[in-house]
Amino acid sequence: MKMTVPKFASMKSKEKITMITAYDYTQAKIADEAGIDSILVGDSLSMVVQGNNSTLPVSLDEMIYHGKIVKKGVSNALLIVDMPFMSYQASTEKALENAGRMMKETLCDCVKLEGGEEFAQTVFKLVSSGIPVIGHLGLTPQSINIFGSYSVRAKTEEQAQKLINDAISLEQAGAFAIVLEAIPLNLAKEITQKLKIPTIGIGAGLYCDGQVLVFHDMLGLFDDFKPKFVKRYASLKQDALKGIKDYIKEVKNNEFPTLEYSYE
Ligand SMILES: Nc1nc(=O)c2c([nH]1)NC[C@@H]1CN(c3ccc(C(=O)N[C@@H](CCC(=O)O)C(=O)O)cc3)CN21
Ligand SMILES: CC(C)C(=O)C(=O)O
Ligand SMILES: [Mg+2]
Repeated sequence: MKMTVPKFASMKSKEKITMITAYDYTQAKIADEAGIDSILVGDSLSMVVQGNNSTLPVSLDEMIYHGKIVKKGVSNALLIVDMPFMSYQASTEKALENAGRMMKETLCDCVKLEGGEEFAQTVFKLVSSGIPVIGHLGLTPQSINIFGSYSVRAKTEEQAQKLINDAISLEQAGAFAIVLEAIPLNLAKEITQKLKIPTIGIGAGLYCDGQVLVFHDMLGLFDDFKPKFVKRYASLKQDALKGIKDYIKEVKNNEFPTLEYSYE
């Protein structure tokens, strides 16, 4: 059954919501077949696919390209695409134009963007225009140059209060869910209790309405860094290394290909 935005939103306090990132057809197909509720084409692809050291370089055209190829692998999951850095910040009009392109060209179900109260007008405009929006608060990687590091956010009472206000603003503006990244678990709990829309945590503890992880992190493909919140459910890089090393050895030793793999 195809997941829709209203169905996703109504899962709050009934059933935990699952989300994973995917960046291409094959990854999306695996996640969808596994029964995931939602798939995010994250701008983290700047780091795990393109090899950049932040999410800033990825362009709108590149996000649209990945949105399109992921869409082909999705049958049931809700498909979310991240709006990349500078595709929605300049003005509400620019945001609408670019989110509109994202929806029309990828046929995704909704978009996600980073930021709080300052983006409430933008969220309102998108939602009124028929574009469902997920918010993203806490560690917002597109602001890395303001903060200087990927550390846990909102550790002071004042910062926590601002985050609560931001979450309420996004809900009032019409966002149907909010991703909470790298914040103390009790702050995430308070926000989750205060909001009627679901919270999706990543490094935000055990009291959120759902959970998201990066595909490459949770399957052990990407080991450039390992934040505390990442749990590894597989060791794909180790498996791939072993497979490729065995292949090299067999070709060098004339053990592959054998007749079995040859045409008459
Ligand atoms: N592969 C990947 N996974 C991600 O989760 C992810 C990306 N890329 N790119 C965009 C952002 C960047 N993210 C990050 C990156 C590093 C930490 C990290 O090292 N955190 C420290 C925090 C220490 C502290 O403040 O106490 C940690 O050790 O967990 C966290 C989130 C999350 N996002
Ligand atoms: C980590 C998730 C929430 C994200 O925004 C991304 O993958 O870009
Ligand atoms: Mg992102």
